[in-house]
Amino acid sequence: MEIVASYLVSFLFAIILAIYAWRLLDWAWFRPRKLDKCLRKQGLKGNSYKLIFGDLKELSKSFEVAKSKPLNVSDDDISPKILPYFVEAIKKHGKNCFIWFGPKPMVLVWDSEAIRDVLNKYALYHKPDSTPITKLLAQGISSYEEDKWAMHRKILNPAFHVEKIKNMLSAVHLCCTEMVSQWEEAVSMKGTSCELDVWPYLQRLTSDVISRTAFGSNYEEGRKIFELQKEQAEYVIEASRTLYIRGWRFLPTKRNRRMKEIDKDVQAMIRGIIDKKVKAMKAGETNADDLLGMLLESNFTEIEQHGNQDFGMTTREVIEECKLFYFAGQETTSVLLVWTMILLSRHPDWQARAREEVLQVFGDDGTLELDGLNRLKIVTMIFHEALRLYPPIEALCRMTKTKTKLGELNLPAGVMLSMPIMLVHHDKEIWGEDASEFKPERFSEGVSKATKGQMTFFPFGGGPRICIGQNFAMIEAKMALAMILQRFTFELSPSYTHAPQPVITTQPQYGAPLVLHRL
Ligand code: HEM
Repeated sequence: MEIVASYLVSFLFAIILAIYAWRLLDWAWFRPRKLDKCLRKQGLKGNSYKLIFGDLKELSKSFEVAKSKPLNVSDDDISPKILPYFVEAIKKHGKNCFIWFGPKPMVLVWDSEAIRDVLNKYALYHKPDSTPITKLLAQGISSYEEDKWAMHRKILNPAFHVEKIKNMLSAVHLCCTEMVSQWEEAVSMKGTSCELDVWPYLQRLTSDVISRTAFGSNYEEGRKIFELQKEQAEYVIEASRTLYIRGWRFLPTKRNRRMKEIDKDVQAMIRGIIDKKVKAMKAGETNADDLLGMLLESNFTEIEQHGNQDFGMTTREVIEECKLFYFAGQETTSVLLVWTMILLSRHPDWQARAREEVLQVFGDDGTLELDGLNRLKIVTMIFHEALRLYPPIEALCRMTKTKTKLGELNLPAGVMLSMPIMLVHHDKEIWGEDASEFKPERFSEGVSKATKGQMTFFPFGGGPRICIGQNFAMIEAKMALAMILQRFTFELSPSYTHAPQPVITTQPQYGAPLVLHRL
């Protein structure tokens, strides 16, 4: 009897082992081979599949090479530095190509109609699954799909309405005042000019803006939370360069442990702020005038209207949304500001035109109200051109869930699609021979005239999942730039090295040392 039982256990064990071995083999070899055949049959080209790694080793090498070579200061053709492997793949295989992201193929999508289609049909094209490590960083709306995404978007939308953002202007103004005062102090210590690396200041500014606007009076705690999240982000960047196997990116154990510790601390801190806020709101002691308050208010309304808790967010979900505000809104906006300042340093004529406009609308001091910010036409053109040449997010990614028809292509499930914002924004066939030159006049009659209604300019994404914070970001950036222009002229320092690099967003590798002159 015992012998039979032991045979049975061994037999079951062998079957389980065989199933896992088959799954592994299918994931690492058979499935990629099938996808490869299917894509090639439709005219797409790419390198032959290499077991498990695909093109990842070459990809990582090309990033290292690109990182080691700064550009000429006047070179705005930055795609080879930001998406080096994509640029090489296009040179080798043409625009209709794919890249092996490990065992998954990633097809480049260039055509304006196809990009619109992918971004609009959000139920067909999902975001690729987050890895457990990026999940620790932040989940929230940007990682949800279908009904859950729709429910969260409905609850979040009111908090980002322009009228609500108007209430946050004084908080943004306060943060900008702090920053320009520090610059004024630095200049006055040296006389009338000084050299300053503005990059860390702009990062601090956008971090403070999010802390203040998200957490209102609890912003000091918010700042601590975001500092911890910044540390986490550094580990995630490290992990993103390693191989991803079935749900895991590999990080040294010590780092993994630290990520989990931070996650626990951050959750406890946000939970504390939420509890305080809910108590104060219930007691009528505070208005819902910060992002968290508005989000909680909108959540209560939704639950009350349906009389059902399932139509609202849980506290855990609210925590995730708060974490996401920081990741989605901080670095993206500081990157927009830093490249705009670098471009204006190199183009003093546009800097002068922008200043003239700011002084005309606001004078050299005074309150910067929303109406005035909305009237800044030259400044808006400059920001659009900076977003075109230096999009903070270089590419969007989606994945087919089932067999899907995209234009002429029949795509099987499990194919990744990359919409390379940076490459489309620099495409000569779309923008002309001067595509990589700074010419804000392209946007003199607005975005839809500049793009002829095509999906060729999409720094904030598009379709129903378009960036929820785009108005917030543009208002913040306009306020900051207007206050800088009111007080200083600026130029590149001789020590500036032009080296845009992709670190989740497009960042200046060696900072942005500028020479500031007090006006
Ligand atoms: C210049 C600044 C910004 C840029 C260039 C930018 C860019 C983007 C892009 C390209 C997407 C779409 C991602 C995709 O479809 O895969 C996105 C989504 C998102 N952004 Fe922004 N963003 C900026 C500022 C902000 C700010 C300030 C916030 C919030 C405070 C924010 C919150 C979000 C959220 C929550 C999503 C996800 C929306 C959804 O999935 O429904 N962003 N952003």
